[in-house]
Amino acid sequence: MNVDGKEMRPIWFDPDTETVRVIDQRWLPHELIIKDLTHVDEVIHAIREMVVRGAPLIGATGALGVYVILVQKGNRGMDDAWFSSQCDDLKNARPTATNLRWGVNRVQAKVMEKTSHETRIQAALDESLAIMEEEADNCRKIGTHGLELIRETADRNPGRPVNILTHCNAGWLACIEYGTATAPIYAAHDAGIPVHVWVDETRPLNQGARLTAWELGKHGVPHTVITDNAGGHLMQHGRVDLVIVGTDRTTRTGDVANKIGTYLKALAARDNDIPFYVALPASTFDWDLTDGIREIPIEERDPDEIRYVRGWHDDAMIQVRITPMDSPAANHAFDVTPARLVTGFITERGVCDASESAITALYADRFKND
Ligand SMILES: CSC[C@@H](O)[C@@H](O)C(=O)COP(=O)(O)O
Repeated sequence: MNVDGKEMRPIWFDPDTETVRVIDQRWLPHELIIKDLTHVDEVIHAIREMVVRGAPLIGATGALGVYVILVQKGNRGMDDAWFSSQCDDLKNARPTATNLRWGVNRVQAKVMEKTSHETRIQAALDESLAIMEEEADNCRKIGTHGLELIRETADRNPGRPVNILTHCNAGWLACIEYGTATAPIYAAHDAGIPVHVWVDETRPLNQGARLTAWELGKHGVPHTVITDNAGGHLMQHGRVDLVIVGTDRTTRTGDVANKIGTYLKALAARDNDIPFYVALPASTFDWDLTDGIREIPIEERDPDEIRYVRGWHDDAMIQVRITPMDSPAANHAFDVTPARLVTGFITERGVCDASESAITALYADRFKND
């Protein structure tokens, strides 16, 4: 995406220095800081501390992390058990987004097809770069398919923008390009369809207020940041036409894990007859799971993310405490929206209903040999 005249991705491989480079998202929108990831511990730290975040992006970071493991090992030969345990550490950096395991597993399998250290390094790099290009293309296609939903909504409501509510950041910062939930929005805006986005602030780390608002602003998309609890009120007053969110893991039966608070938006959307769409690439489906509420692991993060708020003051990042010193806090990072509350999925292959039969029909080739 274009940031102040420069094409940027949230992660890239710099061939001159042979390093993996990422935008440090903890500093946005105040500063654009680039970080090099040269050791697997730095990759794990980047994923865990949310230097990089968002399901497709942590999948790509995990994939490149396998390359980093091999480069860091140098030419000293590689013990397969050591390699496998390093890959496991990478996969366990965050538990909910299935893309992380998917990305690491895919590169790990390619590496194990090779025998020499050099060919393994090359295989890891080639496969992770291929993943990044595929994910960028998937998001572009999600945009093309989702655009039609927005166009239909615009045609039914001439003379005013289509109001879309989104939660957290499922934009290009969370992916490689375009985003998942934002891809249809960017496509509609670029096609001249008037859109306006309600951006949930997304406590506690404010990915909506900090990242989605920044992205949309850079692209010139009209938007308004709202509190996490405002969506229901806006829906009751006819001010939301569509909800589009991303997901960190979706079962083959259509249950959706996404940033905490997504479920409440889905309930409010159902109560107000507003379509609730989830945008995702194939890498975010967990084909093994059928019961999202029971089976998807929900990350619990440091309660201090709730007790303290970070902001920018006089050119410096500051942190202030908002809870009483002795009040415990619990930081559940995701929730699960059951398939029955989802109107449909916007995927790289098209739009489908949130049912096992529709999902497995869309990805029938995936199930051919099951
Ligand atoms: C395109 S991404 C979909 C999700 O990854 C996104 O909505 C989200 O919940 C991200 O959570 P985060 O905790 O910021 O990694």
